[in-house]
Amino acid sequence: MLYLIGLGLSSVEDITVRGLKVVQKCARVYLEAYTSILMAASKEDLESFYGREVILADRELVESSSGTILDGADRVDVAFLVVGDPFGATTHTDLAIRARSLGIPFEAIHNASIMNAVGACGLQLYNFGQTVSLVFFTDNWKPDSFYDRIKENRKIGLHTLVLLDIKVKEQSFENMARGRMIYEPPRYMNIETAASQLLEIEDFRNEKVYTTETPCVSVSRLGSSAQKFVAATLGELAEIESGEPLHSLVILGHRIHEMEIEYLLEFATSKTKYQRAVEAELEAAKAMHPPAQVEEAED
Ligand SMILES: C[S@@+](CC[C@H](N)C(=O)[O-])C[C@H]1O[C@@H](n2cnc3c(N)ncnc32)[C@H](O)[C@@H]1O
Repeated sequence: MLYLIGLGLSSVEDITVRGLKVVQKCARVYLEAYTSILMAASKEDLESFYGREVILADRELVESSSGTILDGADRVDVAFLVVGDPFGATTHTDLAIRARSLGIPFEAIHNASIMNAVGACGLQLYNFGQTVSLVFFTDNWKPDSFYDRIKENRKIGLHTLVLLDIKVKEQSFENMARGRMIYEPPRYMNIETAASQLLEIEDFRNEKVYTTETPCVSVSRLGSSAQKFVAATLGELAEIESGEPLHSLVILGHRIHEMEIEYLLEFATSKTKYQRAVEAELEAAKAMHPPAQVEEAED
């Protein structure tokens, strides 16, 4: 049996009781180590907590050599650990499909994910639209498909969760070209880079999907003891120091409820300024979609 087990967001102890019991009985235990990180625990911490060896699974192993992970999983139990929830990243559906095609039974043991714990900032999960991912730009590679998704969400007033790029075990172009297995230090996108990149694409596309004045909230190290939210405009977030990873950012939609605003104001850099930015957002939405006129019935 292949078990896809969510580890939760931060500490070794965030694994569920059922997840822990399964890990302890598995023949092999892999830790997916490239879509997210367990902020308050290393591989060694996990090994001593589980009393088991943990094998790091990088992108290459999971996406190109998944046969190694699935080897013998029709006869013995294999655990594949994912930070957050196993289905909180698009990647792992692929592993489940491959197991299914090989006739290997699999089971998911769920846990908290950024996709639902983000509700801790005060925004209702029901009011979120499509989630988007933002990758590190290079001088000549600035993919902007996220812009259209944000546009769709904002048109119908929904919030957008923006997940930020993580680069682990990446090779420089030079090392790759020379076939040298030398890897760059890990990089995690911070809020200031994310906000600047979002604004760079708005400058380029110029469809006024959002501006420096759009109200947002940054979500840093969610679920850890250093968790932090900052409610500010996108322009202000481009100037802050967000600190240690991990980070996500939410762009507010105009269907925001009063209670969401009240909760968010607690995290505002300036309550007055933030309130004004939200009001401007609501006014602009009203101007774009005026309430339908009710025609007077004639007798
Ligand atoms: C590809 S997603 C993987 C999600 C993970 N499987 C889960 O279910 O939470 C990774 C991205 O989610 C965001 N993220 C994950 N955990 C976070 C946390 N605790 N605080 C803030 N952002 C987080 C970061 O932007 C990170 O780069």
